Amino acid sequence: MLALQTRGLSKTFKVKQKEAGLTGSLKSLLRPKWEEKQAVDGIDLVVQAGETVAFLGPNGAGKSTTIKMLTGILHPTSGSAEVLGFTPWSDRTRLSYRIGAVFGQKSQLWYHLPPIDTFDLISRVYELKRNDYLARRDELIERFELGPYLHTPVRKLSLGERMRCEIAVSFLHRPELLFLDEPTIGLDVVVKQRIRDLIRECNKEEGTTVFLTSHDAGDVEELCARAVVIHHGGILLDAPVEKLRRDVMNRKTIVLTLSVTHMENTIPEVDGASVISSEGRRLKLTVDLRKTDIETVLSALLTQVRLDDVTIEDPPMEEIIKHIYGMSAAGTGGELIQ
Ligand SMILES: Nc1ncnc2c1ncn2[C@@H]1O[C@H](COP(=O)(O)OP(=O)(O)OP(=O)(O)O)[C@@H](O)[C@H]1O
Repeated sequence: MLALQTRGLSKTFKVKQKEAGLTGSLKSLLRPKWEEKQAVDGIDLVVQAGETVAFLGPNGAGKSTTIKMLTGILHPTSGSAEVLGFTPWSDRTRLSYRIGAVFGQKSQLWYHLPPIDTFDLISRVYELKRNDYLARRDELIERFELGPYLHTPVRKLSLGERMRCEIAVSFLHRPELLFLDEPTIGLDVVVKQRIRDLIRECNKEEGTTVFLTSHDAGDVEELCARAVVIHHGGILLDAPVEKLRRDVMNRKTIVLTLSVTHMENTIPEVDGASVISSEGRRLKLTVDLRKTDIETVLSALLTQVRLDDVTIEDPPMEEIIKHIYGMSAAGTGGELIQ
């Protein structure tokens, strides 16, 4: 079954150009100059029900504009889209009963009220039957472990606690398709992991289709089976995440803080890992995951150095996309780009 399908979906914005200063403002008022900005350029996409899709691209690639069209907030300039059988911009209200949306940078929780009140209000917005609502709410409270802060005003919650509430609330009306825009932005590693586990669980148990944008490679690797990369408004790559992991996301960075008791000037040597910087006690290594794995590298390191701290980082999404873009420009990405 189809969750969504687009054909030649495009959006052009008309942007008023204004020269600097007062004269520029007057000129723009009397004789405005308009420039066209192609934000989305002919996207053809098919997503099946139950899929987990990462919709990726550098800043300004057109991700949010596409999501706004798919949720019915914006009309396209040309092309068509069908989401759960509806044309989003003409059937926005009916569609809203069947989809959910979480924006990491915007909240749907009432800021001065406790989350429990938002659950109540949202249940009325979606016209849920009282008994069904209460059973679903309690199930989500348990699954997302919201008990300790259900009655605390949202403004007093930490970012991680708030995001758990945001995502739980978005599942209240059992959406078939969930749009997640940067759901883990600004969260620490532990909370990020918990949020990913919960979304994955909902996808597995309830079959919710997930359409996610994120600049965090960890979100993509752990949550999604398929990656669609856009650039300059058009699709650059559509491939399984597994393939992306093998061909592009095949490096991680290990940052070590060596213990003060560590002997100076000893740089550890480990197969498959190489030191990329060394500043005082801080050492950065890049690990080639095609040759080894993180556990093996850490074990080997611990036989050579004493550590105060270790962090493991994914390469920035911008770097991964640049790599894909480079492969496509050089014509070496044929295998990868389907
Ligand atoms: N309302 C608007 N008016 C004019 N231009 C716009 C508008 N909304 C977006 N744009 C432009 O369209 C392009 C795509 O923007 P969009 O927000 O979709 O990108 P994005 O991929 O979501 O980026 P980011 O990762 O930074 O959020 C950008 O160049 C942006 O400046």
